[in-house]
Amino acid sequence: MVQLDLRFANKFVSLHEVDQFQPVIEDAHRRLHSGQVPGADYLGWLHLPSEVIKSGYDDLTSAAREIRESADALVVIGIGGSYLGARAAFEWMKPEYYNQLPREVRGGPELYFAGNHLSAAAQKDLLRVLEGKRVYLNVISKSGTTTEPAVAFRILRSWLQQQVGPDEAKRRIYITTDAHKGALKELSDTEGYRTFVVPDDVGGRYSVLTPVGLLPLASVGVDIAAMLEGAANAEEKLNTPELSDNPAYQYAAVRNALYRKGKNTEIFAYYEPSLKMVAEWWKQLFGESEGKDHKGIYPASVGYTTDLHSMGQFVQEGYRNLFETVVRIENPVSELTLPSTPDVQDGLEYLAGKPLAFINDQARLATQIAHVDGEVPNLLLNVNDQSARSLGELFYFFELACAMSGQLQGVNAFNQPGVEAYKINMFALLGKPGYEQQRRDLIGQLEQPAKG
Ligand SMILES: O=P(O)(O)OC[C@H]1O[C@](O)(CO)[C@@H](O)[C@@H]1O
Repeated sequence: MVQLDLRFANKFVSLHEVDQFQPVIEDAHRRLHSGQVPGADYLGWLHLPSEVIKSGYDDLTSAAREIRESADALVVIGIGGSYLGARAAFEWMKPEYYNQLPREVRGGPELYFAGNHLSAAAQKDLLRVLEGKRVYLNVISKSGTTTEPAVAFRILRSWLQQQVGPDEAKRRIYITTDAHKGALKELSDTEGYRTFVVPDDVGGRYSVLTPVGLLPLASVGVDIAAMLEGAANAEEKLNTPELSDNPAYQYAAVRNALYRKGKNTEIFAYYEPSLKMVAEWWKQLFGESEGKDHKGIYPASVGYTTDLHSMGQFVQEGYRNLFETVVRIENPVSELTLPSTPDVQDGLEYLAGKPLAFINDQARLATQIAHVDGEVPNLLLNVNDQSARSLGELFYFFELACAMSGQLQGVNAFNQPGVEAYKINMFALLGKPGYEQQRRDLIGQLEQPAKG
């Protein structure tokens, strides 16, 4: 199970400050489990792992097998919660240069992500890479109306149809969307695309253990059964309101105790580059859940030791509103030892024979001590290894911690009304039918002479 080590936070938060959350957590736990919290329509993730295991997912496995056997490349089209979880797990599980490995080594298709931006350059680069390959598409959008994936799908679908004709293109498209509504659902029904469902009661950022994450991951050979088992284990172990037995609730309590002392920016720090997208997933989870009512802890991330040479100065000595949450892999995947080269004067011979993992972990320890000295509280989350099972545990751990943290902050942790503001302006500026008045207002606003 994920372990929370508070030795680098004790200086900043004392035990009684954490313990005072116990009665509130007990009540929030009861309300979470009885569906009496704001946003209660979106609590499907709470027992999702055990329920998915119980109900089975054979149809998903057989679709994944077909993609795995037939595709040279799978393009996952989605944004936010409809892509971050799959990408986080892909990068956690697979080698950094997975797409460049020979197919026999990969055992499945190359994997690309599209529809998570509106950049023509990036989209064109992708089309160039896909040229000549047998391409499958998995379009993922719970609402089925999100602009970025819709734009990418239109471009990739036309491209695929040109390559292989409309009938074969249709066979190579899988849609993951709402069971009943949305433009993507309607399109799937008219075109006859094969579809998977995002459950009604699971919001985007909590959806990695639904077909949203499971289909692409199974298609590249990630052991989704192990990931679900890990998550189900966390679901069971963390189903207790007792703070002393529940590291997810401890994490929620400590970050809120720090927030009340003015630490309003949390930096997710990792020492394995393969955790970069887990940090991005975590940022959406906490950012969209807590950042509302003009409150919230701002979630940021750094990849160390890389970023010690860019952000390290700020973390050590800059504005003191920070705390760090370090996610440490206790047993890293690879063994690599520094060779001995006594005749080369590079000043590194004292490290000869030392595993790189050891050097990296000493860097982690040194940094935590330094940052604590620099008045940055550090929380340490120990994860056993980089297996699918441990990732399943970690996903669930953060989901539960986030839901609890949202209760402690008194926000609805399951909606994201603020995201609409840019969408409305964008639709107005782009001239979407129905947005005529907003367009006139915006243009009027933009034509005002600048003040000052
Ligand atoms: O799956 P959809 O509906 O395309 O949404 C993608 C993402 O966009 C948001 O709705 C924000 O607009 C996120 O909450 C969500 O994860």
